[in-house]
Amino acid sequence: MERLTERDEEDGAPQPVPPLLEVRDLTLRFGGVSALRGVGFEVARGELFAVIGPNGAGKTSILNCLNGVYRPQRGTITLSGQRLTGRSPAAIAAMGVARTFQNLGLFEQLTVIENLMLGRHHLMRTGMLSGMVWWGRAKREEVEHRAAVEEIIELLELEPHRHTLAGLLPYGVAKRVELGRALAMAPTLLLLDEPVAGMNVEETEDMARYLVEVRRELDLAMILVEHDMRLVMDLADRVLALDFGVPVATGTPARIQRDPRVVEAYLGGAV
Ligand SMILES: Nc1ncnc2c1ncn2[C@@H]1O[C@H](COP(=O)(O)OP(=O)(O)OP(=O)(O)O)[C@@H](O)[C@H]1O
Repeated sequence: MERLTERDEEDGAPQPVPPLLEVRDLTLRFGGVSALRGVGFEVARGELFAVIGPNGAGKTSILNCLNGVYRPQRGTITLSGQRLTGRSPAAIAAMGVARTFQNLGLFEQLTVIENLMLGRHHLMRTGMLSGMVWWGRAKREEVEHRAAVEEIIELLELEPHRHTLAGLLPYGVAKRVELGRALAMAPTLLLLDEPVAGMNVEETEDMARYLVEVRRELDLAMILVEHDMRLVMDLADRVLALDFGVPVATGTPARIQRDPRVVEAYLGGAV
């Protein structure tokens, strides 16, 4: 990717916009198993980028490298020019990377609002103790966080469920609350790990609609890992196809669907 030079700035020449996320030569091994080999891609601001591939292709491993849970043996990941590789998951979350999980990760004994407020946790400046001392500031902060959470409730149409315990929610709604909790972190990059896994057709269509709304209303990029090819092809701007940890092709959904290597490897002419 071209970089701005001082001369460009002086000349006032049109400047290329650097990507939000740059992944270079990612290599991850578990003992003798190569989960990722030389994976590289870029994601632009506001882009919805999908990663596809058969079971074990390395899709979740990419997300785990991006959020710092796995440490790749080789390669670099940068977000807005800042290196993510080598940082802890908490530090990466604080830099604006949020994630939803394949299996629900909600606190079942807490209400929907409480789960969403937890998403704001790393943005809260006032701790418990200082909160007692600086009561006014803590109160103001809480009001701000509640307002941010209310916006998410409205966006994802969670009003009827706000005081329901997460453990009592229907599956499709619980997945939406999980999306909401990730959004509550005000991320610049949202990682979606199989957001429609286990959903019926109606729940899948609902989730697709909410993802479209999120894109329209919020300024963030998304990386979508998903087996549902229709969802991927309908929503993604670009798609990376992986096979055995190796990138096979990257391109628009239309191009990926026509790519003979991709069709051969995973789509089997199904789309
Ligand atoms: N923590 C781990 N320990 C050992 N091996 C792992 C670990 N995580 C992933 N792997 C291996 O790395 C490879 C890629 O796994 P990964 O879960 O990233 O694939 P995936 O494309 O997400 O698969 P699925 O579609 O089934 O979720 C697999 O061979 C897997 O067994």
